[in-house]
Amino acid sequence: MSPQVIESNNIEKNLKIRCEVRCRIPTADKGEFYVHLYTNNLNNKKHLAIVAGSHIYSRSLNEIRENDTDEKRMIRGATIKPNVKLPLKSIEKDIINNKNGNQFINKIEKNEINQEIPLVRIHSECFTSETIFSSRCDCAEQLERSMRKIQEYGNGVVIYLKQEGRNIGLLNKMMAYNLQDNGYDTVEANIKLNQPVDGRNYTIAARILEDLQIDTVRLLTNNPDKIEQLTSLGVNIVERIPMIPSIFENINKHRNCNHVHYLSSDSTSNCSEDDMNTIIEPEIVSEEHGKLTELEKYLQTKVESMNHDIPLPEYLMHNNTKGI
Ligand SMILES: Nc1nc2c(ncn2[C@@H]2O[C@H](COP(=O)(O)OP(=O)(O)OP(=O)(O)O)[C@@H](O)[C@H]2O)c(=O)[nH]1
Repeated sequence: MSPQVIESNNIEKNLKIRCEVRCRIPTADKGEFYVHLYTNNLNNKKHLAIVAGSHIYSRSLNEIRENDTDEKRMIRGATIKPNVKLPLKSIEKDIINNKNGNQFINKIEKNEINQEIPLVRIHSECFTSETIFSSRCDCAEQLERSMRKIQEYGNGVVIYLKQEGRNIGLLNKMMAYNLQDNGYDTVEANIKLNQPVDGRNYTIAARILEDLQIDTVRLLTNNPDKIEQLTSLGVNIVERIPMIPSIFENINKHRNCNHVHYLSSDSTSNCSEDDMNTIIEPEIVSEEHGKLTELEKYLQTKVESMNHDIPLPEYLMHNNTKGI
């Protein structure tokens, strides 16, 4: 048995988790979430579950504790009546209350969505992207987009794991970035530092899902390793929903004005209306754009060296440029 499998089996055997507190977090443009904070008996990391849908309940938060009182339960965000499980009907109420609810209700009525199967993302922490806006990777965008999708769906959770840098930690990740500035790609840099290419373990995520009484999911991911690990941990994944990076959805070039736009962020104010309406195919962009961005190289490496299932645009597929 490989050391990683042994480690994973040990974690699985010994791990105990508990939801300590749940609170409501409203957002400006992504609706309202219930954030659950989990402790575990193996380390001090505080993993989180960001839940959309007030029908999703944590078993460990709501069970009766020693010297429990109504006030203590209120403060930790537990139900006042212990172990109350709301009827599934409340899912529909959540969806109706949602901004885009009608769309989903229509689909549910047409049986296009089985709203009882939650939409789930297992997301790993990325301080550089999510807190200080690094454009080396697309982690912040993935977090934001998945929260939005799950909220629109009205039934689901983002499990936010404190596994910075694919679990090599921020210190090692910052050293990896220095190597990446000197020609290594994201995989080679980890190896050079004697770190695993991906040192993550999803046992805690599986346990959190279990605690939230979720056993079957539709999973938002491009990462086959997540699917494999979660499946072997007993999570029933009925569907993978791809996370397409917005730069691949939106790369357009205006033929007349010669501007390349990543439409999610660039201003288009210098282009005439005619320019705006004439779009060149993405492969032409790379030739004229010349240098790939760090994000493009990062995504290219994820596909080519980490088997991520991201539909790369043509211009990145047969490129000789070394990935950052
Ligand atoms: N070591 C290292 N980690 C990175 C780098 N860029 C981003 N990361 C980390 O990669 C992880 C991304 O994890 P996830 O959000 O779960 O996404 P994923 O594994 O790419 O898989 P998806 O589910 O397809 O999004 C985070 O922990 C980031 O901190 C890098 O260049 N080097």
